[in-house]
Amino acid sequence: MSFADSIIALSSGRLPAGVAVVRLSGPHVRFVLETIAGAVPEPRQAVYRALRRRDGEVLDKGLVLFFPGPHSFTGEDVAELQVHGGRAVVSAVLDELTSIPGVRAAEPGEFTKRAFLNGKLDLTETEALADLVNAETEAQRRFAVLNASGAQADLYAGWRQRLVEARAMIEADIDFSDEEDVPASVAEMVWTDVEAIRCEIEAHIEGYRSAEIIRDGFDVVILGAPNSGKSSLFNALVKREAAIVTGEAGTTRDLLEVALDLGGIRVRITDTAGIREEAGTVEAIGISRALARAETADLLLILEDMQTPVSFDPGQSVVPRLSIGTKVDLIADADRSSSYDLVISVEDDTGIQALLGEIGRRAELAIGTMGEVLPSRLRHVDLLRETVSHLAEAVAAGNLPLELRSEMLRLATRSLGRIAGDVETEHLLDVIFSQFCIGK
Ligand SMILES: Nc1nc2c(c(=O)[nH]1)N(C=O)[C@@H](CNc1ccc(C(=O)N[C@@H](CCC(=O)O)C(=O)O)cc1)CN2
Repeated sequence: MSFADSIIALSSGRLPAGVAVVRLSGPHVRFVLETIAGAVPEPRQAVYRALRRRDGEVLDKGLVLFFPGPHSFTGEDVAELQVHGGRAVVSAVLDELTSIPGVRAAEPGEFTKRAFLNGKLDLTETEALADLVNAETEAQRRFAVLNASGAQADLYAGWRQRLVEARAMIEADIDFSDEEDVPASVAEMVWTDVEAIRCEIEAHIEGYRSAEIIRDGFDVVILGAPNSGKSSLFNALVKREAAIVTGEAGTTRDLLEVALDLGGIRVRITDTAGIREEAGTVEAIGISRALARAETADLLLILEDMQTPVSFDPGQSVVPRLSIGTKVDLIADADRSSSYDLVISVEDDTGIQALLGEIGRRAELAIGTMGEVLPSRLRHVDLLRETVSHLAEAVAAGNLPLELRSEMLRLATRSLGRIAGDVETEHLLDVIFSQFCIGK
């Protein structure tokens, strides 16, 4: 695949910066380097050059790198200009480059899109690169690196290979059935393996919840009767944890939410105290709204003031919970033994570290085995479900002609292949790549 245009972008971060990396890809790269840097450097060797406008004016002096296609990130000729990271420097360099006919500014994700279309990466790897660029926590980074290195691609390629082999056996069975070349026991083995693949994919789909937790965070909701100490705990947790990922948000629904980085895992803590705490019907409405929010949580912290215990009923929800006695500093030592999972005092800092540790432990448990390959997008889950349903259909269709069952397997393989980006339409690719940053 080749592209008529060459593309350029500032691939490094916000200006001003110490150094800025301007990346170029496409058929004009050699010409551009000759024009701006005087010559094309040896492949993959950084050289220090003056970068000149065509009228001879020196724009900056910087490092120039050349990666001849196809052995480059995009598979095309690629170059990098590593210049001083001043706004005027970068804009002068970009202006000079785009004044060259055939050279234009890249769209978001366009370098990666070219890498995909040139077969350097499959679609799961490009999605993982986007995740890597957006990774804020250690768990997100680890997960993205795994898939960017092809772990997800390899898993699906393995299933596809087995399905292709299964179909080959079935086709052989169809072609040579008169000659009885394919023993019945072999045909049985084929369907046993197809069923095994179906089960493996089903188990893999289950892992999507873990991927969601890694990406969106482990969702903790603080509940309790009015004045049970919800806001105090929320503030203590937020203050304690130095690495706050996002600020307070979501106040529109009377909920305060903050995302923490707890031992490398994103954890979202929501305080429901903003929901109006007044006596009577308003309070009842507030509590029912808090409970509705709690339904989708991963962990509930149910608070009770140990001085004046008002039990809070979190209803029939199956969400795991910790019952927490608050304001323990006001309780005489003799009366402190309790039926709570944890007792805390924000006042004298009792139990807060223990609570954070317990939340972190539960978040780790929810993510499951680190290093496991998970589906990272709903797009993947949808196509995996499609695959499973074609496979189930094929396995169940024992009374149908083999030609039809083989066709069902072909459809399953096609659904699986679409995850890697086979047969995707230009439109879908545009949607996927538009979510990337410019210069990626
Ligand atoms: N300066 C710089 N740093 C960077 C990038 C970049 O483009 N420029 N990357 C950009 O995202 C990442 C590195 N990704 C890269 C991926 C492939 C190739 C590459 O040249 N691949 C060739 C040769 C492989 C080899 O020698 O083993 C190939 O695939 O054929 C380069 C960078 C992170 N760091």
